[in-house]
Amino acid sequence: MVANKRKLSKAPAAGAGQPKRRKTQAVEKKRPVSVDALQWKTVDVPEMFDDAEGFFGLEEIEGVEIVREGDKVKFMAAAKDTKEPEEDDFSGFDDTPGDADQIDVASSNGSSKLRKKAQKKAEKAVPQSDDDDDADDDDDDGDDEPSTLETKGLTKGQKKAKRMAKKKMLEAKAKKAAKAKPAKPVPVSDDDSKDPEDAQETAPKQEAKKDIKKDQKKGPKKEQKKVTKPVEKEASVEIEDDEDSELETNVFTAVEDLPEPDEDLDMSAWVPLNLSPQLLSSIARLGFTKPTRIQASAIPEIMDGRDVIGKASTGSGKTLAFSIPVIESWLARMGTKPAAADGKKIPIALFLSPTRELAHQIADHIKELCAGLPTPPYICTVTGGLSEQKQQRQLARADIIIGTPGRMWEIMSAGSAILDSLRQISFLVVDEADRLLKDGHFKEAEEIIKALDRSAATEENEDKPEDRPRQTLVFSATFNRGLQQKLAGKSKWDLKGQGESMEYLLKKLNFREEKPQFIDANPISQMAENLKEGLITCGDMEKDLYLYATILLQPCHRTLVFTNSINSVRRLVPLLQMLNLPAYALHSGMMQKARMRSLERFKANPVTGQASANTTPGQNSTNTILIATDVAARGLDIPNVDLIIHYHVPRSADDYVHRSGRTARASAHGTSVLLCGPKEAISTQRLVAKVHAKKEAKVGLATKKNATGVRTIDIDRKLVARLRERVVLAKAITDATLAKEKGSKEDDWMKKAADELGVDYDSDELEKAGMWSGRGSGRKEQEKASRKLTKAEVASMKGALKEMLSRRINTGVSESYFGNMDVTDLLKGSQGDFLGKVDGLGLDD
Ligand SMILES: Nc1ncnc2c1ncn2[C@@H]1O[C@H](COP(=O)(O)OP(=O)(O)OP(=O)(O)O)[C@@H](O)[C@H]1O
Repeated sequence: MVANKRKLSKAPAAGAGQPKRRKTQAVEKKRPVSVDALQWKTVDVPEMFDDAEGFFGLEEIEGVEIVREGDKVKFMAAAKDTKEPEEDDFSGFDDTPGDADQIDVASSNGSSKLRKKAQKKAEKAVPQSDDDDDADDDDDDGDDEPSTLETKGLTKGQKKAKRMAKKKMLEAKAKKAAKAKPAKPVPVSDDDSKDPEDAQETAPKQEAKKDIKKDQKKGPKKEQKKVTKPVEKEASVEIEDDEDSELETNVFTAVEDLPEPDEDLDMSAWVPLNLSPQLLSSIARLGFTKPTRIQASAIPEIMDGRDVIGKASTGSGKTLAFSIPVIESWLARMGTKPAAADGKKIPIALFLSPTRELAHQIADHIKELCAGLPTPPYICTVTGGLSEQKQQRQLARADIIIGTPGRMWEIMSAGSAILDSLRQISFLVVDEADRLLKDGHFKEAEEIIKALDRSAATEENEDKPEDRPRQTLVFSATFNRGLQQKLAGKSKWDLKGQGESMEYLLKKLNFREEKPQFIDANPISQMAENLKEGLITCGDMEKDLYLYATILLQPCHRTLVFTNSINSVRRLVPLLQMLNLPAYALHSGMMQKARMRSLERFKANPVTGQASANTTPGQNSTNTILIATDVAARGLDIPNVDLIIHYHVPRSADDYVHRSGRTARASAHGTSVLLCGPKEAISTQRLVAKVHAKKEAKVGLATKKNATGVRTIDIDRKLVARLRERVVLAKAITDATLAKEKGSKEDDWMKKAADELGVDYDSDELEKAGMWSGRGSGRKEQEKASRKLTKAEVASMKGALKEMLSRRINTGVSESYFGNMDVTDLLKGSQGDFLGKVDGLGLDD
């Protein structure tokens, strides 16, 4: 009994802070009880299960018998094994069982053994971060279930209604459980070559069915106090009331709860933009005293009704550049055009984003901006991985829609009534346009645009562009150079044979004007102003070692590591965790809930588990590491990321710009380091030179020596060599763990193949016979050797590593590790000491 959709709430300490329970008599006779009256105990879930499809948590229960009567199932427990809430006891609401419970019911005899076994196995198999997950599991597992805290604001009647709804829902589920078959797991890409990013947008229905954390996670205080619904979407009939309250979560912090804007702030730089006093005061609350360059140039054009293509470097405030005019327009139309003739609400804008995380981030950013407005707009995010039905309900009320093309098109193409309203939007915003209009996203984006342009009257002919009510806004930090010239009017559009090139795709956007306004806020450099770039050369097989060394040599930072494959993420996370570093994973093969959890943990302070968005750069309270594919390269605005490591060289110059752009945002400083194998050296220099070419041509720096703009980091190889032993050992342990996991899967596959070939299955024999040899057979050999390590051998290796990590490494402070880059900062206050803290970077202290 392992898989469970329950909320990963920490089991409350007995007695302390718990609601009163009715005294139960110590009667041994068992009687039927409801699922949520049982004394479930939460057990910690190892990090590796973040990727496990359908696996949301572990809970155990003892002493319960499951009795099946026809298609009904009863849980029999002694009174001492139950908790029966009094009127005011709502602790049961934390424990809404999910689909997996149904599987359990159908297959389990009620024993806790299997759960425990699975947990033990998982704990053994995977290195666990010392950063104990408990702290944030309480709230952070993403289930949509309210914590007991959330029920505090309810009236007695509301509480009762909620309990009734829940009871009904559980009864319905238990009934269903008797017939239930185990749910098919969502397929996870094992592709080692490339993260398909959000190509799975339209994919797994099961995934979409799993409701997760509130859209407005980061949302305002008032919202957090709001009542939310239990998670089960399948039980929508039973929990109608709760759905309503869920929809109300799009609530903004009330003006009276917000900090007063600092009256001494000089906001005069915003005056030329002619913004409304309400919005100006909201901007003041955010502390933004002047518009960024792209904001100063784009906002007036958009407010003038122009179609705009905006280009500006990463982290330069493009989100507000396109959002402020949308909100201004929304404020202006408030009260004048609230609904269509049939009474339906018309959204003012549709924003398209290439990734789910970015869509949610844009929504959060706009919510922050609108928090002080007396009546803020209703913002709805429409992305894969979250409940589609919930999004459909929210869409009907939306003023602003922010979506990924896959899910958006899925809903629109289902003949939803939303189509009519969408045809009347005033703004279509395409963020990260060059990404979104390429790489498999365009098909859906094109369909969306076509559907928006189709005449509502005829359903066939397209409206004339000039008759359309909508402005189109397209933004990115990178548009290819030829296109930029064309946009700037230096060259003609020639669409013959363009296929899927950007210009062709931009044309497809059907701008209202023949020539949209092209604004390039950073014509000379694509890179952020305060970004330092470095390159470390190392052997192809030494990247793990150099990754570890680079992270250690830049301590006390939030580090984002980019790889080109999902499998590399899957390998590097446990490796770094084995070395006591708090590493988390982000790639598109993960469940959306796990993606969000990784991001939250990355943003949180590993010591306290608290979000640390307000720490100032350089502050020693953040030490988290995110290992990600390019799904994290675009748009993400995470505070205090000050080191980017390209474990794999990016595939394109634009990817390099965007990955590196996750640091040095707004006016912050940051460093980007490429790890580069000998064979990659020339192509990497070329790739980076491409990014800097314009700037260097402009300032006359294009000498052979410094043409790339990237400094080669003179890392101390002797110091790196001292780290080798621990990395080799950690790698051996991780490889053994991963090989064992993979082994069983592969054996299955081989058995099947042998079956099809009509031969007896014996992997050794087959391999000897050369049936499985060929490309990758060396790696297979290695995997096989790793797999053969016994548990005792792995345990002894772990012990040796622990001992190794507890030993200090002499750093030799007189040596320079990072050339001239950050060596002063590096050694400040920690002369020779920092590597002594390698056993957890102080996290264990
Ligand atoms: N006028 C301003 N003054 C100071 N900070 C600002 C201003 N406008 C936006 N910011 C902040 O700058 C940061 C970067 O903004 P944003 O995410 O919009 O960048 P971007 O240009 O879209 O970057 P990317 O190209 O990476 O998507 C955000 O944290 C935002 O709050």
